[in-house]
Amino acid sequence: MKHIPNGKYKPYPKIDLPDRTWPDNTITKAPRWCSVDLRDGNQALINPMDMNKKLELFALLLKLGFKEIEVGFPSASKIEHDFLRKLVDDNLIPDDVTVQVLVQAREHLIAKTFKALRGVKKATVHLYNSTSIAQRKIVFSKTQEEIIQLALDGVDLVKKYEADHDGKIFLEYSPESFTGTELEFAARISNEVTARWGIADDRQVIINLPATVEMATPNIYADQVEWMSRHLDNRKNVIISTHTHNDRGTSIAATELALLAGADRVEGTLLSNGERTGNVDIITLALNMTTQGIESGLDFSDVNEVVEVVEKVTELPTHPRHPYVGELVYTAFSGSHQDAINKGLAYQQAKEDPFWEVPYLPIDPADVGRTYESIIRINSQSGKGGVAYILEKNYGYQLPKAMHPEIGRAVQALSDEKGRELEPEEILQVFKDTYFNINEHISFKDVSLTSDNGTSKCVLTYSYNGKEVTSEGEGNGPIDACKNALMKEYNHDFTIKSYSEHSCGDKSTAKAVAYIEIQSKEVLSCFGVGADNDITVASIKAMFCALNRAFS
Ligand SMILES: CC(=O)SCCNC(=O)CCNC(=O)[C@H](O)C(C)(C)COP(=O)(O)OP(=O)(O)OC[C@H]1O[C@@H](n2cnc3c(N)ncnc32)[C@H](O)[C@@H]1OP(=O)(O)O
Ligand SMILES: CC(C)C(=O)C(=O)O
Repeated sequence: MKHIPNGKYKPYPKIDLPDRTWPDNTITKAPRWCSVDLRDGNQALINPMDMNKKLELFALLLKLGFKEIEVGFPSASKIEHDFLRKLVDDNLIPDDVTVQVLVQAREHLIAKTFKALRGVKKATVHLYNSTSIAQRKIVFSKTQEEIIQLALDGVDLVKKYEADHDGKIFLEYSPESFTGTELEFAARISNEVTARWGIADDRQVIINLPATVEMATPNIYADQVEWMSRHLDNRKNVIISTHTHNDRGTSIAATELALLAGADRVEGTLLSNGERTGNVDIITLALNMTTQGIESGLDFSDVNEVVEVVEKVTELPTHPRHPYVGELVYTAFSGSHQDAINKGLAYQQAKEDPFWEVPYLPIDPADVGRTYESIIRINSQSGKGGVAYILEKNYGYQLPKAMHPEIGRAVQALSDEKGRELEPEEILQVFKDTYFNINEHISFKDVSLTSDNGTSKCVLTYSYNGKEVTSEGEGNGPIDACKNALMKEYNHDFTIKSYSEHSCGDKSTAKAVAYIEIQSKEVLSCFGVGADNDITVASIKAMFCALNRAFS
């Protein structure tokens, strides 16, 4: 292992908050959501979005129900400016939506920002400056007082331009790199900012506490948020916002714990696009709430559409195991999972109350616009339940349970041989090869049936060891009659152990399918399958199939 010098990395200090309350809290309602896809997401892309892509993403965000959308950094570049102008000039911002713009505490940038905001009815101006120990020392070479002054100069400038703006301006302030900032300093600068802004009941301020870099375990972030919540002046008029990045892979947990700790608002992106490892994924957060019975306020009933648009505008692929939306997240390959899902879906369908109780599926795929079709896929890790599921869901065959082990083995033998996933058509082929048109030593030709006072009579024609035979029989039903006719010539004694049937296909193409299990001295159990337009003929075919399989 590569030697890492002692002291190169240090543990993040714990927060002194012995009476923390967040561990005992629960999330009971959704936060205010703010999408930063068009800003933090966009600034992290290899190819930042062009106008059309921005417009398409903006339309999607509106459709999903976002009421706060950070539309960019309008003073940064022409396209950022032009996009905001397009939204305003083409009247694309609904009245209930607040657009948000990011800007540094520099006069020429703030001036440009307000120019771009002309005509916006409601906007949040998001002012940020880094407050962390490292950035104060390395990037700004400024003391704490000088950094506070930088922020206050920014606030003064926003107020100056606000006065001339025809529309409502909200202030958001981010002590950027909050997770690298001493808490006392983060609270002090935030309180000076809100006071300078003139915080009041009708002049609330968003204080955003970014995990610009995720530096510690999520409980630390929760402690920091709860600590800030206790130390921010005029707390009732401060909206505490989170903005987590995913450097340690725990941005979801950090955000959820921060909500327990008192955060009111969440900034994030769809599918986690954003600087480095990305911003927190709002889809996951929202659907986590859905699975707890909490109304998220966002509409993710068609995640495929979201993935399609986000992949197009970001030019980034989605991981197949991405929570809730990945290609494979509603798919089970392994036998015991398939078995439990199969039983769970049947149980869910049969019961009256809506409480979702399907093992291994934390959410109903249908609630996010995913179908059941791909839930179970077959490879060498799969079991009989999965094979039965595919045959039923894709082709309508409802195999009796006792038949599952045999077809399961046949399919597994093929997947072992191929060493890859099997397509449903290949599974169907195994089923057909195993049970259909098996005419080894005996084959069915024709039957005519009559019924008299509860007694069935038949004339059965079949070929047996190459010779055509016609014989008559009687019984307490058509199959019994046919069996009795058969036994006049056939030299294997057998009994019928089980029988089931169903129709398969829609009205116009429906066929009857029958499954017959026979038993004899030599053979404990052997299944045959038959399909025909006529249910009786399907049953007789199934019996012949079973005989061929048992005695050939
Ligand atoms: C954590 C985040 O994601 S923050 C958002 C970051 N997003 C972006 O940077 C994308 C958009 N940014 C840009 O296009 C450009 O950086 C611009 C247009 C904003 C500024 O461009 P420029 O002035 O040419 O360059 P640059 O960003 O390198 O400026 C750095 C200067 O700004 C200062 N600065 C950086 N942040 C701030 C701030 N929040 N407030 C005031 N000054 C700041 C730096 O100290 C540095 O000062 P110096 O020139 O005296 O050393
Ligand atoms: C501007 C701020 C909120 C930011 O993007 C960050 O800290 O990651």
